[in-house]
Amino acid sequence: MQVIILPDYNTISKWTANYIVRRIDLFNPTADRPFVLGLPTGSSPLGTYRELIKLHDEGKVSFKNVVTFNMDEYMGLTENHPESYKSFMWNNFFSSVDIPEENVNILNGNVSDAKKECIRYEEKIKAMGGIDLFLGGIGFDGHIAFNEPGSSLDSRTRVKTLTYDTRIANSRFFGNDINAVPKYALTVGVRTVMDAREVIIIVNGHNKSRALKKAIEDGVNHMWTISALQLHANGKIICDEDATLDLKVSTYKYFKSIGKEYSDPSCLWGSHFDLLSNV
Ligand SMILES: N[C@@H]1[C@@H](O)[C@H](O)[C@@H](COP(=O)(O)O)O[C@@H]1O
Repeated sequence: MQVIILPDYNTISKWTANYIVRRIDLFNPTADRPFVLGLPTGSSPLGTYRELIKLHDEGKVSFKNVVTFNMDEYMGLTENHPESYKSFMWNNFFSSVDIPEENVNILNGNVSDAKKECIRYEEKIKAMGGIDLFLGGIGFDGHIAFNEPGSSLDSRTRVKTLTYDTRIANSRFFGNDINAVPKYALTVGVRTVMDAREVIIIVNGHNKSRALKKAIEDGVNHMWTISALQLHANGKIICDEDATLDLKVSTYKYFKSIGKEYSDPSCLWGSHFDLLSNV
């Protein structure tokens, strides 16, 4: 796993957006051979979406031949509820870029047969040839997508019950009313994320520092589902200084020194990029 420690959230956002653009550029996607991108919601990727929109407006990237799969969706919210993940994605990203609507895949949290919907999603990912790059964030308890503590590290898309902690954390989007936060969600599994050819996880802020420690310094453990990234052949954590607060000084210094060359987003357009791909 690579851990790239950047000064702040803004740099994370610029870095990650440039990285995704560079990947799409190198892939050279066509309508018959699209780039398949896995995407998250939450506050962590918001800056990256803003930067991607900027790069799109500057003509540096097109999403015409990009197919996306979102990580998760609440159950029971209407599609156009302002806090559905479908609304989040269209409001914060898709509406501002040239992605065709039919290239966007988001789980439907309002189907009568949720199990069938989850199977459909997994099959569609498979039919697209798998995910080239899965971008993600994590919860305070180290969950990826909605793979709450105790989720099987071999899990696939399914219904999950949200923990009290997650509902409290997400109640900030629901007028701080925990009762307004859905109790269930459809989510890709840990295995679904780990099957992607590349995984990039954004970790920012001191309130994620314990989760970052568990992800990097402790062993692979289902109570911190992000730790499964240790088993991925091409996984990266892009974090800011604040998120490193709980790391051992030796861990911090190690990753800081080894990742020094990659800390400036301009490195993504130089010869360092190939090295950056070697984990
Ligand atoms: N299902 C989402 C996750 O995909 C996200 O990573 C997490 C953290 O969100 P934030 O980035 O707002 O801290 O929130 C939710 O639980």
